[in-house]
Amino acid sequence: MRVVLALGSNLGDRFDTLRGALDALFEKPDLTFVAVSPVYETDPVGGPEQGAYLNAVVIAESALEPRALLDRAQGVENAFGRVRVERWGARTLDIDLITVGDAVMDDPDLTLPHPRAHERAFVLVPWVRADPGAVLSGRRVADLLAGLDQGYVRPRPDLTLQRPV
Ligand SMILES: Nc1ncnc2c1ncn2[C@@H]1O[C@H](COP(=O)(O)OP(=O)(O)OP(=O)(O)O)[C@@H](O)[C@H]1O
Ligand SMILES: Nc1nc2c(c(=O)[nH]1)N=C(CO)CN2
Repeated sequence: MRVVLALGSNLGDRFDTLRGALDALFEKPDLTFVAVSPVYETDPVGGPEQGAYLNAVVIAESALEPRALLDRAQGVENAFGRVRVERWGARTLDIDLITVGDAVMDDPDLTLPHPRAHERAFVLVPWVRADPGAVLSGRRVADLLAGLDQGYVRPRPDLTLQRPV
């Protein structure tokens, strides 16, 4: 199944964190790297006043169940010392599952597709760069983006994530 993950960091050495998280996600062979987006610097959306984020999207192939993928993502978040202070507050690393194949679920600890992805240019802009044909709940991501403000999502061509080794 195709898996789309969104990475964000707005505390500490943000790029170093994204780089380390990407490597850690693919440490085991049950997740196969497909593509990674460019890195974007984005103004924070929602939550308290906080610093700008670096955001990127990673695409993978995996046979893991959605819940196992969430465990993997949360394990990597914890390994990078994420401190959860308040909802939507600053964090060293946030990894969201955006889609897992065609899975649709609405459990308290896992909602798929991610319930806010469709309105988040900081997810959709990198996603469409990693996969120009991307589709979210039957709608082309490129079309979803046409209705969103993207001005706060700025490319950082000086920061490039490499395919994990
Ligand atoms: N698709 C999903 N991806 C990641 N976490 C999810 C998803 N659906 C539900 N969750 C749950 O959301 C909980 C809170 O996540 P988190 O604290 O990262 O929220 P947030 O990043 O502040 O906000 P947002 O959910 O809007 O991105 C996680 O513990 C997880 O169980
Ligand atoms: N720009 C930006 N804003 C956010 C982000 C994020 O990754 N980037 N993540 C949030 C909670 O997941 C809330 N707000």
